[in-house]
Parts: sequence; C-alpha cells; structure tokens
Amino acid sequence: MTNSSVHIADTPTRLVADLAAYLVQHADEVLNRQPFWNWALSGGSTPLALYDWLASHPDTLPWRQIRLYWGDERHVWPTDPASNFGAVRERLLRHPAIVPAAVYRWPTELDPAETLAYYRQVLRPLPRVDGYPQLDLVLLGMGDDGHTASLFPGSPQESVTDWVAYGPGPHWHRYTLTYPTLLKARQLVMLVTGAAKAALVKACLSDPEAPYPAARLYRQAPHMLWFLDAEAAQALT
Ligand SMILES: O=C(O)[C@H](O)[C@@H](O)[C@H](O)[C@H](O)COP(=O)(O)O
Repeated sequence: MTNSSVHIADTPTRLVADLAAYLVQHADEVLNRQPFWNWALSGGSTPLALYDWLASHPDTLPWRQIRLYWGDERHVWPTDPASNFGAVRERLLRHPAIVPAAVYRWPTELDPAETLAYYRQVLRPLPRVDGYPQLDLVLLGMGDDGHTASLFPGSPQESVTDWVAYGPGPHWHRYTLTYPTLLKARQLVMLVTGAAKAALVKACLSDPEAPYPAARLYRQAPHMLWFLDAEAAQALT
C-alpha cells in the first residue's frame, strides 16, 4: 500500500472537509478536459456528513457540470427512508443552488429487469474502457462485513460481469454497479469512519488474502483513495 492512497483525519468532521477539499481541488483538472464530471455516489450513513457539507457550501463545486449516478441502491421506493437516492435528495438536491447537470437514480419503482435496463442506458453514453462505462469518480463506503456498494461477501452479484447487477442484501434486494464497472472508474474513493471498522480497514490495506469485497476491489485498484478518520485508521499504526 502506498501512503499516497490513504488520507487520515482526526475526526469525521475534519475528514469530510478534507474530502470536500479534494473534490474542489480536482474540479478544474477534470472539467478542463471534459464538459461533465460523472460521479457515482454512495449510500449508507457515512457519506451523509459529506452531503451535508456540500449542501452548506453550495458554491464550492460547479454543480451544472456534475452528473450524479449511484453506485448502488436498495430495492425500495425513492421516497423510502432507506433510499440512497432519497438521502441525497433530502440533503443535497433540495438546495436551490445545487442543480446537477443530471441526476440518474435507479428507478426502483420498475421491475428489476427494467431497472437494470434503464441503468445500462444511462451509463451507455459514458466513455468505455474494455467495453465498460467509465465513471470519473465513485464514492464508496464499507460495511461491517467488508461489503462495498452492494457487493456483499459471497453474494451472486459478486460474480456478475455485466455493467450492473441485482441481488440479495441485508433487509432489501439491491441494485449495484459490478466489480468490472467500479474498477474502470478514473477515481475510487473509499470513505470509512469509526473504530468498529478499524480491523477491516487494516485487513483491506495490508492482507493480500483479505476475503472482503472492499479488499478485492482495492487489490485490483491500488489507486483507490481511502479517506479514514483516526478511529477507522487506528489499527494501521
Ligand atoms: O446502500 C448501502 O448501504 C451502501 O451503498 C453501502 O455500500 C454502504 O456504503 C455501506 O453499507 C456502509 O454503510 P455505512 O456508511 O452506513 O456504515
């Protein structure tokens, strides 16, 4: 592991500000070479503080040149409190100054085959790498079992080679970008906080045999950036 791939901040609040600064710093670099910045957002609770930060600093990013996708989604209504899209809509997209160029939620109100077909369509215009759509930035989290996006240990979606997959997860079935699609992203950013995940973080970053989906992704994408608070990083020192 190169230290350049791990950023540690004392607190979750500082970490979110550092990640936001990273995004602001890279906006010009990306948008000088292309008209839009294609992000896939993460679900879960950890990134909510980032979405809140971005909403409270609406002028720091060129939202009209940012297109939002989601790395995964729960098979719930977009109005359901568990919806990853819903969480972003409540915290970010309600802000009048935040008008992304496009917002591509997973249409979970359709049946799974239609939802997957729709998401393939919205990914289709993106640049291709080895036949897969290339997102510019994918924000990820890691669960207590080492899953990332909705790639759960031993889940059938782990072996899907399509662009997108539908499969089982805790509480709800899930839609997710697949390993090959995630791996084609120009930048993967893994945001992890809390002592409960410290052993997992250590394993993912240092154990070449770590069996977790987050570790499998990192082994194939050593350029992945880990943004960790001190608690999540405590086993690294
Ligand atoms: O839909 C989801 O749940 C997320 O996309 C998932 O991959 C999340 O990032 C992890 O479960 C971590 O969740 P927490 O941030 O809540 O720990």
